Amino acid sequence: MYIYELPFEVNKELCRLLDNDEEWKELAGVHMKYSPFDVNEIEREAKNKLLSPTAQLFIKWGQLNHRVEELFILLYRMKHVPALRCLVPVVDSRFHRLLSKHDITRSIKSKSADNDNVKRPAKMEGSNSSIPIPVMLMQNGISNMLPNIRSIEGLTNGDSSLQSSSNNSSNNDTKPSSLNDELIKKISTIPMVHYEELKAATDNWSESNLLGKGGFGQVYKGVWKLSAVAVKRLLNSDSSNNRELIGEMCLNQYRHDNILPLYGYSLGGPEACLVYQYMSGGSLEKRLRCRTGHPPLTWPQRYKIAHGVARGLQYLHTMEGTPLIHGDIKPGNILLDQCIMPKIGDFGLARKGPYGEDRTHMKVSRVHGTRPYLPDEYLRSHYLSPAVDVFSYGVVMLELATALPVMDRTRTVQLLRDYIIQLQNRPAFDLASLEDRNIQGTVHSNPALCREIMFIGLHCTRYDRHERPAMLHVYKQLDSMHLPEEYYN
Ligand SMILES: Nc1ncnc2c1ncn2[C@@H]1O[C@H](COP(=O)(O)OP(=O)(O)OP(=O)(O)O)[C@@H](O)[C@H]1O
Repeated sequence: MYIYELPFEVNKELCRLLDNDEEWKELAGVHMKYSPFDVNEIEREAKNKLLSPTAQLFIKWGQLNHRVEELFILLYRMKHVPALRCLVPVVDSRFHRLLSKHDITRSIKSKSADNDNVKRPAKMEGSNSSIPIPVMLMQNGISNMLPNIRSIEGLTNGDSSLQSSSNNSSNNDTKPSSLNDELIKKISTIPMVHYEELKAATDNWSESNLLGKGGFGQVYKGVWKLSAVAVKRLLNSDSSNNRELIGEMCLNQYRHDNILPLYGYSLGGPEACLVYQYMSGGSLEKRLRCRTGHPPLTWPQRYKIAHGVARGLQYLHTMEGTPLIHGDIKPGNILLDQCIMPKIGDFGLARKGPYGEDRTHMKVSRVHGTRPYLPDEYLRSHYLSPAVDVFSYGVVMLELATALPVMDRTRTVQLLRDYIIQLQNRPAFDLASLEDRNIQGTVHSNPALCREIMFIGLHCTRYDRHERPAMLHVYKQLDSMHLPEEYYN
């Protein structure tokens, strides 16, 4: 794997670790052999781009087609155990012994040196940049995978003590930190799939299997490993944009009933692909526009969608430590299974939210997403917080109840939310008069629930983000409605 293919989460965690105490400078200057001038340039460029300096270093070094195994060895020389642990899921298992060696050394040292004054407790004590690559790696032929390592150090010697320590790795009882444990588990749950398998699964990208096209590529129906799947074939896979996109899509690994599962990804072929669970009910967008040949959604189905999406979002927003903000909640990204159970898809714009209890929002350099679903504070001031998703959810609720277009240039007030608020100001205006025309006046009509859902929509789309409810609150509100039995099936 090349440096530029590092999964987003791994890259991010490495940046966090190496930005700390400016450890990236040691990596760049001592181990990657960049000159002080180059190091300053990297720092300057990172500042200009509002990027982590480690990320900028990886971009520069990655341009030389360096591989993650090379980075692993440099971090080994730095004795940076947390960073090594972070890379464990993406390097060949033969390299893991290097980490064991450090862990053993650390546990021995920490037992014998009670008074050790360790500046960076997570990192190995001391630093010896001249530790050679162990002979076992050279014997195992890994040197072939690392074309640049020999030129970095001109290695010829092995280190037999290292080899024997490594062989004792089973005695190592030092446990990785829980953070990295978790990270490793999460990343390893997304399997890499061969492009050829996906080509076969979709009958050579047959037009008859095309489910739709979005901004990032085409989506095909397929059968992979005996399961129905939807394969997203990404456009311009060679651009760094898509690599980032894939990384961000890895955030989809959060498992929940209301989150569309990502089954796998493929990076080796002509286009990068993402493999999702196939959702036979199509997107909410298509269902609201009655573009699928299915009958209009009933109120029990609409309730199920409102309830399920609220449940999925509150799960993301209440992630321990850092909420996850989806950033692009809209009917096109809400997919329905055969039972109309909604699942939130498309994590291409998902972001880790503000960290820590004292931080309610963060300022971002660029706004992404779909304009009619985004609140003013994000569009104008670039304030990103879970309240952005709450606003988008509110707009979706207004669409769910009315099936009116979210943006209509023929209306005097184009945005649906503003249009409804304008109507609401009229005397004796009843929100239920906006109920989806496809069910209004039929046996499926439910004016009372229509009003409730629209009230929730209006509450969630309040101008002041502090006045919007938390998704947990919305979920509870929906959950506590007294509805007939059929609504809960
Ligand atoms: N897992 C899936 N199961 C069934 N259909 C899907 C699945 N994922 C996407 N689709 C269909 O494929 C179409 C294109 O999806 P895609 O996510 O690429 O675009 P979008 O969300 O509509 O737009 P954009 O990505 O530009 O926001 C959608 O209309 C959706 O109906």
